[in-house]
Amino acid sequence: MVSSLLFLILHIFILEKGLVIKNTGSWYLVKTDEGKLIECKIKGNFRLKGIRSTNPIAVGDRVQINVNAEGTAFITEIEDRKNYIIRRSSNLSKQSHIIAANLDQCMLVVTVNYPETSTVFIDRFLASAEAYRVPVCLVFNKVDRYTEEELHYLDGLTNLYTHIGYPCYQISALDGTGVDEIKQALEGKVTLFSGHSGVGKSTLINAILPEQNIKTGEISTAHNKGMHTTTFSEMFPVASDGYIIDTPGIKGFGTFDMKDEEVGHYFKEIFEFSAQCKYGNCTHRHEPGCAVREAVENHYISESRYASYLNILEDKEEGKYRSAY
Ligand SMILES: Nc1nc2c(ncn2[C@@H]2O[C@H](COP(=O)(O)OP(=O)(O)OP(=O)(O)O)[C@@H](O)[C@H]2O)c(=O)[nH]1
Ligand SMILES: [Zn+2]
Repeated sequence: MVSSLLFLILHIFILEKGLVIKNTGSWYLVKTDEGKLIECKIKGNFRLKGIRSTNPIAVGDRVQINVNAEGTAFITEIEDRKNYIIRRSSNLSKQSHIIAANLDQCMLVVTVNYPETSTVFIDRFLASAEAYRVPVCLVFNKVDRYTEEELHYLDGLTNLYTHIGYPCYQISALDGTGVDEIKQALEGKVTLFSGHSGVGKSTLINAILPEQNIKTGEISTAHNKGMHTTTFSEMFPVASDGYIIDTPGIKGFGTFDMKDEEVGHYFKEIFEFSAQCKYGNCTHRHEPGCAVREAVENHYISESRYASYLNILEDKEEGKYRSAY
């Protein structure tokens, strides 16, 4: 009698919903909708169709958890993701690591100089973000250091990308110029920061989260050497239930395969004009009746964007595109 009662009590559990904010390997830290932090393990099969991932659940996932009377908690269900970014564990294996799920946006930190971020790099990043359906803002950092000429070029880039549909910010993480606008843009959103080494990501994130002092770059390189599968992401809270995702050692999005005629889908303005190309599978290189090339000639599409587009196509042919990401 007593034992069967005990059995009953042990099997009473509470169902809660929450957000995975940290992944430490075998444990996941879940912030419940009531605001509690609960360490959970996984129960059940969460394999995604078509992906063999080393971690079935990632930071940013919305999950349902069972908390039983012993205080142990299990993740039992995962909600459909609106997007996620992955990285292959190695070139040879088909295994992937899900870095983060349900991103609202990505802030790509770039610099006109010190170090220079090329438009090819920016455009490749934007194209892969489009493929992953993650909106991107461009954060031009180090405005305090630029010459007049560099500032002029910066304004040109800002015009170009704003016009295409990517919000741009001109900031100095060092002296604080524009940082408040970044903070505002982070409110209530889940945001991933990316960018070349040395552009000032850590400086910016530390300016936003002074109490956290996460020093993203430095930790990542030490932590990540040759251990591709043990990169654990973490989310740091910002205003209005927003989060910054720190992904140690991850500089870009995962690889993705696409056909030649698909590359243009990931350049918003090229895609727009391509509707008027004579051939449906136009790659906008030498085909007759190409509306995209005409738009480049008439300066409706910028030459630098078109050059980046061709750059991706050429790299694909040489098989380099995959390794670049
Ligand atoms: N002049 C100037 N220097 C900056 C600014 N932001 C960062 N820096 C400097 O740029 C250098 C690199 O900054 P980090 O924040 O470490 O760059 P990071 O992007 O995190 O680089 P990794 O850690 O390699 O990924 C440091 O010396 C910073 O002090 C800025 O707005 N203006
Ligand atoms: Zn065309």
